[in-house]
Amino acid sequence: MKGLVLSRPVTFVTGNAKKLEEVRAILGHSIPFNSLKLDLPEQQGEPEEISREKARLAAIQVNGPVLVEDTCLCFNALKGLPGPYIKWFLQKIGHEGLNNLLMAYEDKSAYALCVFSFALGPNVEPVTFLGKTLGKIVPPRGPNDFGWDPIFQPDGYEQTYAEMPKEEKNKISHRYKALDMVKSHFAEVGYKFETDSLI
Ligand SMILES: O=c1[nH]c(=O)c2ncn([C@@H]3O[C@H](COP(=O)(O)OP(=O)(O)OP(=O)(O)O)[C@@H](O)[C@H]3O)c2[nH]1
Ligand SMILES: [Mg+2]
Repeated sequence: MKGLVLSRPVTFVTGNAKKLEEVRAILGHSIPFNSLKLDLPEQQGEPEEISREKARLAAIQVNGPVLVEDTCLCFNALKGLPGPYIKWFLQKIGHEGLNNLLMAYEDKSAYALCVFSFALGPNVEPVTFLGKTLGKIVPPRGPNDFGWDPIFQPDGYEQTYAEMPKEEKNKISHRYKALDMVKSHFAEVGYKFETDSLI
């Protein structure tokens, strides 16, 4: 539906300040959005469905256009686990424990997967956008200010996500790739915003 006018800016719903920081840096003013700190229930299941369900719940609470995101860290030797459960694995066993999960395996390869979902409003089926960055799990290196960044070394880089300058991560990350798809979708549909309130 070309040129659909949105009466309200999009609300990016997340409880994670570091995610919000990166989304702001990556989106800039390309899509006017506000942010809302809601810790939405985390479903179980496949990443796309988890993200879609988050968007459905967020759209009901916001009663307007919402954007949500769910991030997975997937170890190939573990057939994709911890995947969407990385948050709890990180909380319980930390960087060392995550490395130990792969102790018995030669294969330390992993990928970071980001799934954004956008819903125009409640009871409107969300659309999802995936971004994936391949890499490997390494003993922690770099500042410990965002989750599992210190143990993820993207392919083609000698640095972990944590060691690299933010601007560099925001050019190659799972989040950047997924947001690039979101931006293309918004451009394609040609959403118009009545208000130009930017975050
Ligand atoms: O080192 C990291 N680099 C990243 O780029 C990154 N993106 C997410 N995460 C962490 O991985 C889990 C995903 O869970 P998650 O997607 O449900 O996030 P969340 O619950 O914190 O926020 P939200 O669900 O309210 O948006 C949470 O522990 C996040 O802190 C990251 N860690
Ligand atoms: Mg969450």
